[in-house]
Amino acid sequence: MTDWTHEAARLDAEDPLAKWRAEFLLDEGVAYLDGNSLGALPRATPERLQRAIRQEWGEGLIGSWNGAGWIGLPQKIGGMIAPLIGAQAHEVIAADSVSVNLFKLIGAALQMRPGRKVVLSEPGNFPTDLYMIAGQEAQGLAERRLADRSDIGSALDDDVALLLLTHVHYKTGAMYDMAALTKAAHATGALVLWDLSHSVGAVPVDLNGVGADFAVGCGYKYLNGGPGAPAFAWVAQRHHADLRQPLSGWMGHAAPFAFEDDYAPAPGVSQLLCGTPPILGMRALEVGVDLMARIGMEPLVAKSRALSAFTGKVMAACVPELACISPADPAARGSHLSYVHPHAYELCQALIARRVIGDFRAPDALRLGFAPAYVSFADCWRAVSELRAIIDSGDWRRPEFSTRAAVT
Ligand SMILES: Cc1ncc(COP(=O)(O)O)c(C=O)c1O
Ligand SMILES: Nc1c(O)cccc1C(=O)C[C@H](N)C(=O)O
Repeated sequence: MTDWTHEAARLDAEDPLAKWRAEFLLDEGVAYLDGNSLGALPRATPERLQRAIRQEWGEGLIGSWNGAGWIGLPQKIGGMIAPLIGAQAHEVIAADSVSVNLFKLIGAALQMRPGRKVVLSEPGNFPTDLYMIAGQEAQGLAERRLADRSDIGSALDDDVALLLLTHVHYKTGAMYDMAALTKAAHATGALVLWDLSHSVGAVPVDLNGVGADFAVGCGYKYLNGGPGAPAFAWVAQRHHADLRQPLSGWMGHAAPFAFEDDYAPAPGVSQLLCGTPPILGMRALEVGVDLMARIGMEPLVAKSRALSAFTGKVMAACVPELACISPADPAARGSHLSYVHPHAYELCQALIARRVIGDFRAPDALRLGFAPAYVSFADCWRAVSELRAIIDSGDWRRPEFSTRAAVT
């Protein structure tokens, strides 16, 4: 029988990213496999926030908009995210939430394709993506069309203004072929908006390489920006001149401090700002993005694939009653694996009680995420061995494990 403890230790000893775990404040007793939902806390963040609060806010007061560079943080952090997604620095801005950025870019795309109203997506996409299309539909601006993953190509026709897809599926981890779908959409005259929430910081993304139009992504998952961190939005340079987004707030004005009555959009992605940026959230995001940029996408992707391949193999060998719904090929999936089981919720709670943190996605999926900057092979083996013990002991049947929490 394979000695998985030994094998995990061997892989950890050879792991070139192992040293980066010390850059996070993670309790050694916790195996944190939920960084795809909320990334871990970078060691440098508390001190950076202290400085932002005490010096920049407390001492610098309003002067810090200029003096500490607060006003330029959305563009600065956008520029730091750019190399992680194959973008140019001036094409990315950190702002608002993914949901709000989706609304802005769906609106922008519809205005660029007059005469077309259909926004095409897939059933089972992350709900906010579908709800944001519905929000435009309720105003009579869009028509929502859903097609299964394998039928996207045939659902593209000349009524489609925008194809909106999540690159890595939040539940299954399945990853779209971004280049092929972007090409297929463009062939029918549609624009493409990619939701990179489960991609950025974990899988290779080359937005300009594939010629995509728009993208949004999350700051609090693999970018480790903290709960409710600002998200980001990307617009290909070639669309900057025609960009008109519907949330025309004063911070996206060409001259916000001219206080004019009439709206005039700022050039480029600066127009995507709406209200005042949340500076403390920006400062925390800056630390998280800086860490990812220093590690570099290539080693992050390699480690992510190695972790999920190892876990997939060990789970299949040791806990065969859990059925994996993620693609078998590491290159065809993101950085998490999902397993279905009729008692997935209880299994997940029992795991958390043993300080192995994954999550549950209704109705029956146990999701294990592998944030490559800080997850170890030992963490992965621990998740599998604890699951085996939980099932063998019947521990998951304890009544407290079936009580549903508000947030899962
Ligand atoms: C694919 C995807 N899109 C969007 C969101 C929501 O982003 P936000 O909470 O920033 O609106 C999430 C997760 O929360 C997600 O997984
Ligand atoms: N944003 C979240 C939150 O505020 C609470 C709980 C979970 C989340 C999430 O990020 C969910 C996540 N997008 C997912 O893939 O399931």
